[in-house]
Amino acid sequence: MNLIIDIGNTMAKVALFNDGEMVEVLTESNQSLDCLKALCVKYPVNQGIVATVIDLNERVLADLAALPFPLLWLNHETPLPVVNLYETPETLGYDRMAAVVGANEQFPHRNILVIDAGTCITYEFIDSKGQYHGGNISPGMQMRFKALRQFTGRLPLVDTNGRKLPMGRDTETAIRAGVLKGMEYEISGYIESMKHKYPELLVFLTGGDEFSFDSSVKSIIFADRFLVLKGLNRILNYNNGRI
Ligand SMILES: Nc1ncnc2c1ncn2[C@@H]1O[C@H](COP(=O)(O)OP(=O)(O)O)[C@@H](O)[C@H]1O
Ligand SMILES: CC(C)(COP(=O)(O)O)[C@@H](O)C(=O)NCCC(=O)O
Ligand SMILES: [K+]
Repeated sequence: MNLIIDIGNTMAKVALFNDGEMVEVLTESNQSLDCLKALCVKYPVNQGIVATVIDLNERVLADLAALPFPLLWLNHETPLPVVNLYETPETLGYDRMAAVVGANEQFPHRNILVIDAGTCITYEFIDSKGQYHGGNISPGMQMRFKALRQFTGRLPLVDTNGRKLPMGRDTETAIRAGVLKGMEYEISGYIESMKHKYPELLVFLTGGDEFSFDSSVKSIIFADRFLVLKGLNRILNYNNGRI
């Protein structure tokens, strides 16, 4: 079985895959990977992959080093089943690459926009020939809420829970609608503009943040919370025998 570890800026995601099937997934702090030991007792793991977009602390590094099977550390030199046209592959986030690999596995001959709503929102384009062209990075939901408080004198910290109006009627609803509608319009704007160029475009949405869309956009989106983990599993299998 494969152990898959995706360490993001907010959360670490850990999953077990058996022959392409995800059998268990856990979300935990990116400062401690306490679930590892128990998972390795529970499942017969043969190999693992780790992708991180942060510098890991000593404790996490020690836990990973203690794993009793080969571990592939995803980096810009890792062979991939897609072509990477990013001009600076050495600075590309590994979670972004993995999400693209996961989407391309499901639809190898299609043009795909992959949207990952986590700490940041990332937008990736991979074409029907399996070439990754790059994409964009914008602030994620929590970052937007926190930035409004941090960079103003009067705005409170608001979150998604509470009254949702199309247009705010007080400070709290104005901030909530501003953040949520802003993300919704940003995402639907990308989809609409890319669909002009690629009418058959497929759209994947992944990441920890869930939010609502108007139904016309929603109908064409594949929501797959585990796209990065699936992509990492594919990369690990692609590199089978090389670690
Ligand atoms: N169980 C959960 N624990 C923590 N965050 C969660 C959970 N469910 C949803 N979220 C949301 O998911 C976001 C993290 O998404 P994720 O894709 O894991 O980010 P990253 O990959 O950047 O660490 C958090 O900011 C939070 O809003
Ligand atoms: C863009 C990101 C911060 C997104 O991280 P996440 O929201 O998944 O935690 C991460 O992929 C990253 O650090 N990228 C490096 C820069 C780049 O991809 O070009
Ligand atoms: K992201």
